[in-house]
Amino acid sequence: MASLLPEDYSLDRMRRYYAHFSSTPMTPTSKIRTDAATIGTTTEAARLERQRKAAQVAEDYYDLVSPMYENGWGQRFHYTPLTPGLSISDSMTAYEKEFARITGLKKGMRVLDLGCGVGGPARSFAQLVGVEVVGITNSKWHVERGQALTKEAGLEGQVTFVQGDYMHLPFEDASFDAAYAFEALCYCPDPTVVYKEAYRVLKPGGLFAFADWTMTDKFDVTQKEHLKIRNWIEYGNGVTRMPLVQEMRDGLKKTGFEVFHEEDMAHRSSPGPWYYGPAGNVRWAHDWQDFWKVFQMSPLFLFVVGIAYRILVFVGLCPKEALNVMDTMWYCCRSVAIGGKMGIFSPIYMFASRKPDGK
Ligand SMILES: CC(C)=CCC[C@@H](C)[C@H]1CC[C@H]2C3=C(CC[C@]12C)[C@@]1(C)CC[C@H](O)C[C@@H]1CC3
Repeated sequence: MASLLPEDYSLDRMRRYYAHFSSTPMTPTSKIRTDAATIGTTTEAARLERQRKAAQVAEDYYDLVSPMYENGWGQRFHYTPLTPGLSISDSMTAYEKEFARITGLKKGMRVLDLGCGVGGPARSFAQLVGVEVVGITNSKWHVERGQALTKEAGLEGQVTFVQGDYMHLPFEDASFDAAYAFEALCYCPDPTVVYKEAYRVLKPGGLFAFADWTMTDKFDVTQKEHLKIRNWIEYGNGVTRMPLVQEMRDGLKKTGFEVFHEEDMAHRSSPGPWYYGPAGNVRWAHDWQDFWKVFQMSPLFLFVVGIAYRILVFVGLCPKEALNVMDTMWYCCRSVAIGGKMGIFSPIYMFASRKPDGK
């Protein structure tokens, strides 16, 4: 059967991802409301089961969404606080510069990117600061695409990729000057495991910083609505256990890192909130590129595309499983927009820390 789906969105990849969410059957978007109830009330037992397979869930998720992310958002798979007068892309650059400044990245440092995606931030730091970056990702697709984009950017040798698990880093002790992560550690059900690995591969005095997805201190597990949004976030984004800010603080301390900066970068966003994109609110779009990025995340766009897919499925031009991708994108956008507005969620909560000298 001829298919209008790009080759990368193979049926196998879709089936693999949705199988992890067994409470979420392969249903068409017309059942979004039914699914919302099921996903929102996923059981702790089901979450624990997924957490045991967290690396696989994340790999299957990224195999499914990565080409779409790159087409729709660009090479940097992260959110950003807005900077007045700048587009989303330029706000990202300003944010990455600020991240590098706060962290203390310096020219010539050997730096590790934990969960590097296709290497967007790695290439930015190589160009902005002059560091040498090694990126690690568990996705083969990310490594191959990352290498191609790095070659195009003329940064071969300065930015390299390794396929592997950031919970078991394939690097020697004390071999990096710094390690960082952008919206990637949330895929590990216990981020402390990654903190310990980062600590091991850092030289004494080495820097460790990340800006990541977290349920903020406002999140209250006793509130049903809060739990529902957290569960939606997990399903829509391939996360098996959203970490709490307090767990991050405790984990860094327990590992031995000295934290010198903690800040929810969401609070820096101006003139609009960071979540204006996933909210699909084009009001703060700076240019046509912003408009398109944001519009693709709007309920209207997802609804219209959902209808279009249904017609294509009906006439046999598209497999019916494609409708689930639309479901996932719906949760992906709505969950973080609502969580961000409620203040119970941030995707850009930053910590910067140091491994003590002499350790
Ligand atoms: C999931 C994590 C931890 C990080 C990725 C953050 C963002 C880069 C993505 C989150 C939601 C994504 C969506 C898109 C691009 C990448 C994100 C903003 C699309 C706009 C790509 C084009 C599709 O048609 C709609 C997508 C909606 C979600």
